[in-house]
Amino acid sequence: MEDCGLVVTQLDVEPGECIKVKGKIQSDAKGFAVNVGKDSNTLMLHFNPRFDCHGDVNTVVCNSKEDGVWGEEDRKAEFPFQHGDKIEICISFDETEATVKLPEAEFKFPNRLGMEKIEYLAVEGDFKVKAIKFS
Ligand SMILES: CCCO[C@@H]1O[C@H](CO)[C@@H](O[C@@H]2O[C@H](CO)[C@H](O)[C@H](OCc3cn(Cc4ccccc4)nn3)[C@H]2O)[C@H](O)[C@H]1NC(C)=O
Repeated sequence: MEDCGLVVTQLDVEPGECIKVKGKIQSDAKGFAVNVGKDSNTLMLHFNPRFDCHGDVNTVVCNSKEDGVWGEEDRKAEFPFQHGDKIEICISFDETEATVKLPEAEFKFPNRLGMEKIEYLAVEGDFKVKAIKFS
């Protein structure tokens, strides 16, 4: 059973506020994911950089999940990650979209579920969380 990584619940992150996740991508990372939403079955955003997994190589896959069912995947053109990188991922949202800000890239993903707050954060896979900040 995949040991799940960091999970934070009972959050109350509102539009315009930022979730900053600081950590290190493992040197042999196959992939990692940052999930935000209401709970594990209801995700505004599953942000999933894949180095080499599920048949994808160096591809950022984004998706939503509603009542435990994945939505339509959105594969991004940029892949601003390297093995061993120490990065800070900043996630914010408004009524129309979620934004993922990185040092050299920014990704947008539609707020398909019209979520008005983020209560749940989970980080999975080959990413070692150092710190989390809310601002
Ligand atoms: C071509 C027909 C099959 O399509 C494939 O269907 C797979 C199963 O749905 C898709 O993979 C799933 O994509 C989802 C997003 O749309 C999620 O990424 C599913 O993974 C969930 C998950 C997280 N974790 C924890 C984790 C996360 C990161 C690294 C290590 C463990 N374990 N499973 C992942 O299994 C996969 O993205 C999809 N590929 C394509 C090209 O569409």
